Amino acid sequence: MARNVKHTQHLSVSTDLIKHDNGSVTTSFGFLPSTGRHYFRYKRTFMSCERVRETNTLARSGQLWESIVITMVGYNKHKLLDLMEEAKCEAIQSIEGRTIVYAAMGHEWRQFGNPLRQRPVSSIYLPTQVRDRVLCDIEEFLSSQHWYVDHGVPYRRGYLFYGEPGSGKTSFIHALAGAIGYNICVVNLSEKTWTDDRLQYLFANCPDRSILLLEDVDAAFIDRQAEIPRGYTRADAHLLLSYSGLLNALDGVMSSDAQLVFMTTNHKHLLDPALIRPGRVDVQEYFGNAVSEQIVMMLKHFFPEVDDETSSLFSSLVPEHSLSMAELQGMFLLHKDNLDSLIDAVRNLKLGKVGDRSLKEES
Ligand SMILES: Nc1ncnc2c1ncn2[C@@H]1O[C@H](COP(=O)(O)OP(=O)(O)OP(=O)(O)O)[C@@H](O)[C@H]1O
Repeated sequence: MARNVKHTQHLSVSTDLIKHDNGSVTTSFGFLPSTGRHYFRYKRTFMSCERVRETNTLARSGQLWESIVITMVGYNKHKLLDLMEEAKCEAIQSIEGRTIVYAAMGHEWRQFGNPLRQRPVSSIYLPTQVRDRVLCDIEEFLSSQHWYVDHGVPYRRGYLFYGEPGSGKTSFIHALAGAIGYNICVVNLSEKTWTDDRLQYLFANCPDRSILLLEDVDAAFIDRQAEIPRGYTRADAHLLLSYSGLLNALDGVMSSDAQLVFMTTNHKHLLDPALIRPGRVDVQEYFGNAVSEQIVMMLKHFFPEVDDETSSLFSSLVPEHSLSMAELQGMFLLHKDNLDSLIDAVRNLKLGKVGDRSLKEES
């Protein structure tokens, strides 16, 4: 008489590697029904998967520790190993060439949406000097771990990208992350519910190989005590994020890898000098409205066959600094199939003096 043998495999590596009953594998808990036990069939064998979330043990990433136990009934335990191997391959494939964006949820970093397809650095049209300066700096930093360790300097580098809206600050950071194989932890400081403790905890527990990105960092300087967020009373006001809390959190950013911190702002003049002093911000780059080099790069990207004469005619129609790259991209998208109509549209633009950012297309 056949005996039922129960094989159990404990997965402590990654709880992301789950095979569903429909045969698909997911890399995110978001797709799993919930914690608890789930049943499915794999290679004609019934299996169960029990997902357990610890309530008080935190993993390195700051997330609560989770474990998955997969159990099957039968003799052939290789099916379990096959399942895990297959799941692992699919999980790796699904994030290969992609950047995971994490957002703060309570005291955890949680994956935000699906991993993003990496954008090549070459698709961000920046003045060559700006692009090369940043790329060289990162390259030099990533290859200098020994120097930092030997000199007792925290292995961390801070960048401030400031300037006009829609000039490519965020896009460039995403492209850089892809180029060096990092993910991104995004912090939006305009959220009113930040507290000193929460920020400090999250900064000190970024997932490995991730860039910490503080978007619109000037938002840190709003008067938080003036408007107490829901769920807080005036007595709690001292818990809310303070300026010194932000500085402490930044100084406590830790990682076993090189830690890169990026900040963006459209209002650099609002930033306190202490925030951007060397050690917190080592490199500052200005991102302005489109200059002819960028205009020509974008033109050649959308219309690779364009000749030099047309390129210079085109760039002469758009005064430097009169349009943001985002506005320019919008025009290219409107006329992406027809160079002549793009040129006509640009000719008809009523572009004001440098600094007048109004964009009006004549009908
Ligand atoms: N230099 C650029 N090269 C290529 N695309 C760009 C560039 N600048 C902006 N874009 C495009 O414009 C859009 C907005 O860009 P992005 O969000 O990176 O700008 P930003 O400077 O971070 O803006 P903000 O300061 O408003 O957050 C994106 O779709 C991006 O592709």
